[in-house]
Amino acid sequence: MGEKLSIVKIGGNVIEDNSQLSHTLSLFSKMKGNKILVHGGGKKATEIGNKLGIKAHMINGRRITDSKSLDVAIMVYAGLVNKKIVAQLQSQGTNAIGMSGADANAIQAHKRPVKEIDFGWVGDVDGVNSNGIFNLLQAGFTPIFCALTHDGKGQLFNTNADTIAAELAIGMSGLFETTLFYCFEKQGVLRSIEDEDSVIQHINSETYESLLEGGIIADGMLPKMHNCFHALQNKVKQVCIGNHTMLDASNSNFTTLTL
Ligand SMILES: Nc1ncnc2c1ncn2[C@@H]1O[C@H](COP(=O)(O)OP(=O)(O)O)[C@@H](O)[C@H]1O
Ligand SMILES: CC(=O)N[C@@H](CCC(=O)OP(=O)(O)O)C(=O)O
Repeated sequence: MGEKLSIVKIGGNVIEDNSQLSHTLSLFSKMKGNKILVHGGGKKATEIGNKLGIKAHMINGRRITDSKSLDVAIMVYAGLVNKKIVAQLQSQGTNAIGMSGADANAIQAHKRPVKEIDFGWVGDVDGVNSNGIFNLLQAGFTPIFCALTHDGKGQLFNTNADTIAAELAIGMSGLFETTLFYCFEKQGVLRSIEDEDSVIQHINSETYESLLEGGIIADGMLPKMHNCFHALQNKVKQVCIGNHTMLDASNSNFTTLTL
């Protein structure tokens, strides 16, 4: 298994900022070798939903996806956001192909069981069609995934984009030496959230525990780091967290995570 694969996830704040998005996509275009992009778009879904009179309903910062919000998610993630990214990448010479988890049966999921909270049409991932995705890569396509999965019986689900990136990385690790990049608006995991110069260069399972205990990792970084270690425990070679400049091979100022 000599071949390498890079999976890059871009978050909501990168998507909202046109200049950051186009810089990110041009750096992604220049990356060598097999690559896959995963994008979120939660903020855009909230904005478009508001315009349609479909208000986002959040509990503890997480979206509750009723039938109308699922329609908004499908329109915004698989349509507006995905196609704009695909078109920009095509203009930069990358043969991008837009994907949801239903396309090519790429990501299978089931509806999250109701416990304390009913998240609605949110999917928990069961598996990835790694051979199908491998065939797309071999044919010269660069898959661009939005945050949707399906159950194979006609039902689409909203699935967090960080989770999609981690599950794709895990699924593809049987075929490639896979590195997962989480791009967001900060330079990396910061020791002090206000100080962009406080990037923690390397985190492993031990230092992760102490960062958690010290409350250094909070808010959206909590599930992101959980996804990172879940990926590393399932054969993903390396995970990197940083801003878009991390995709430039000459930059090394970001956070690298290993077991
Ligand atoms: N130690 C930390 N270093 C960097 N960011 C942190 C840290 N702790 C909490 N965060 C917060 O985590 C957020 C990233 O999570 P999230 O908003 O879910 O990312 P994304 O934009 O990829 O969806 C950052 O915007 C930041 O406010
Ligand atoms: C179930 C769930 O959390 N779905 C996310 C999918 C979009 C996403 O992950 O977008 P960001 O990466 O921009 O946050 C949501 O609807 O907000």
